[in-house]
Amino acid sequence: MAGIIQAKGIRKSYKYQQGLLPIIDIDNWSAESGDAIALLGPSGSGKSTFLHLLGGVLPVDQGKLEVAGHDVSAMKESERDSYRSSAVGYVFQDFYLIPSLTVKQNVELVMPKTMNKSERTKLMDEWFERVGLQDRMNQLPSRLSRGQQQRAAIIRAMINKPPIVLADEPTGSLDFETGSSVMRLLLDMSRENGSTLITVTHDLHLAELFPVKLQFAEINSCLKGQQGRDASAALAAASPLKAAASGGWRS
Ligand SMILES: Nc1ncnc2c1ncn2[C@@H]1O[C@H](COP(=O)(O)OP(=O)(O)OP(=O)(O)O)[C@@H](O)[C@H]1O
Repeated sequence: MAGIIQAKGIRKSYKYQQGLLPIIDIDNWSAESGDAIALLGPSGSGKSTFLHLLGGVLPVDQGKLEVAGHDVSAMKESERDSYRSSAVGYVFQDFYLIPSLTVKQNVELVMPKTMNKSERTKLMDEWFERVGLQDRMNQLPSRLSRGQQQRAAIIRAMINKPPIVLADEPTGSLDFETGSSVMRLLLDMSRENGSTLITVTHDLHLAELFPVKLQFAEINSCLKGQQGRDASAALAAASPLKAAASGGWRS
């Protein structure tokens, strides 16, 4: 199956002082179903904004954006909300687990109301065991390590098997070893679910785990120029070994 994401002529600007600051200008880009893409680029280049467009958090200003059979660019805000809850799994750098709920309750919140209690419990038991958190599922997030919290957040993003998973620097607040195992889990789960995964990362060593590495400057015309070329050159020059030795390259 081809073209699970198709972006044609999409543009996004933010209000800036008296005018508009163009952030995204993508002429033509698509991703195949099941792709696992590391999205790379300098800080401030619009990577999070791009994820927000794909996830329907923000509306595009112009152009056509189709994701998993949905014309996201034609949706009203309420339609984007329901698209996001049915078709998109989001993983954030800071997890965003609700602190007053156990990690199991955090996951249960996103599960379909049509599923009965015993089905929900069985499914959650399987997933928590899969990520090695079966003994922790009834604890509050604050009782878990950061890596464990991210594992729970990954379950929340993926338990409904969304066709698209968007991860915005999912290892950005973890040490290298923990981040590496979290990134592998994200990749394995996406593969098992058949989801298309787009992950923003500044860590070139972890980016090497992904079959596709995409420099944002290659598709975003707003970045044509020095910034993008520097980032591409840095990517080409940095071997995983060098990146690991330096603690991971950051743009
Ligand atoms: N809500 C907003 N209003 C105005 N400007 C914004 C808004 N959100 C982001 N920006 C600006 O848009 C640009 C792109 O931001 P974005 O967060 O998408 O970049 P990024 O590539 O994800 O950066 P980083 O790697 O540092 O997270 C930045 O210059 C940022 O300051």
